[in-house]
Amino acid sequence: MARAIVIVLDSLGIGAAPDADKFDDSGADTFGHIAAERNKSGNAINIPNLLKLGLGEAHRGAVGHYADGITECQTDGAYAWAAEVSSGKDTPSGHWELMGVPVHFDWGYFTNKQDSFPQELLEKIQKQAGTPPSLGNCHASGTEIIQRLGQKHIETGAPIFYTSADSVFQIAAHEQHFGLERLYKLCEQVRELLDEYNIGRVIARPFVGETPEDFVRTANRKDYSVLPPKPTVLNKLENAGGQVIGIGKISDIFAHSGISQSFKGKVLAELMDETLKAMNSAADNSLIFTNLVDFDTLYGHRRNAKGYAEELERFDLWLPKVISAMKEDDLLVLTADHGCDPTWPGSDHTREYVPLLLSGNKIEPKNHGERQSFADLGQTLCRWFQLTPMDEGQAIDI
Ligand SMILES: O=P(O)(O)O[C@H]1O[C@H](CO)[C@@H](O)[C@H]1O
Ligand SMILES: [Mn+2]
Ligand SMILES: [Mn+2]
Repeated sequence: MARAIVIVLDSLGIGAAPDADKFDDSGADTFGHIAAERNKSGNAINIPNLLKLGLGEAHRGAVGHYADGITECQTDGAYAWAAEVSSGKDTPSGHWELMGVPVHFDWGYFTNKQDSFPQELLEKIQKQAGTPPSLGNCHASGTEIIQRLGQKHIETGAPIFYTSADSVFQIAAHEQHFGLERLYKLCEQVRELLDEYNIGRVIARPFVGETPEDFVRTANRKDYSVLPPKPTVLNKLENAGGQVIGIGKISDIFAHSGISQSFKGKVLAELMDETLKAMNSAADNSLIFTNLVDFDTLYGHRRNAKGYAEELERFDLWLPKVISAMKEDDLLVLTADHGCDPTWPGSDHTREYVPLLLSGNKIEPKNHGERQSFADLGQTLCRWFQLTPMDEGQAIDI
């Protein structure tokens, strides 16, 4: 009987998607630009295991050439590159589409760079939560805004509200001065008020430190997502008696729907440890589904190409352990949910192809070419677990 392990390298896009121009992202290429930056320093990016699984080839398929420092290599796995049909380039849309449910409607967005949130909404929040008038109210990078407003937040007790090109409402607050539980409660209140604005996510962004120089965000970030618009592969598998083990922020991204067990883990090492533990204990008919958020949060949004390359190299070192923990009938999938090119202007996600790297004892090495939707993965998983097909997506013929 089958199991599958799906690891999402959050934001590892592999080249501008066919509709990237609509997002001002023509030319974005997260993986290609990271590899190029690394190559400039004199050494090619050192990711032999990812290359063996087809990352270099999938990237070449998507953009038409190898990334700098990468040459043809023997590939053990099946690989493809997939475009996104969902309207947004955000994390929930990407993950839901991977699990067979693209987002066909338009999310609400706070598009104004300054005075981003409606006054009426801010007043309602203030009244319900009993907090002082908020700070921020703009588009911002989360690390920059706490440096700028963290001190004032401590002095006044006012929460910091900000957003981005995504359908998000983010709240930064100090873990001790404001209180972590109080921040979570505030996010829950805001979540309810945002349904009428059609906003995908509220994100709690706690931080610590006493001065702008040492303010730092903690791993106690929490995402409050709406439910996917339809049942996903996760629901289908659970309903058929299977198990879905979410690792990292997977459970939050699916608003806890279709998740049988959830393990948090903070940094890459903890998340991979949890993944290996789950691989050792999960029964047949289990999907182990891991999100590695730091690629996106610590390196993509921070526009740190060198750091991104190093994190990718650290991840690569985990792959031999993952591969040796695989059982005879296991399917391993490495993929991503959107791009976040660290060389691109601004600090937002980028509309890109994502890699679909599939491997296992029973998987023939093969180029499966360009896929029209991330939902092809969901359909492939349905077939793998012998479930009835999803409404969308074409199964990859592995
Ligand atoms: O700059 P930070 O706070 O990391 O925020 C980023 O993280 C959010 C979720 O990916 C994005 O919408 C972007 O705003
Ligand atoms: Mn993401
Ligand atoms: Mn992100």
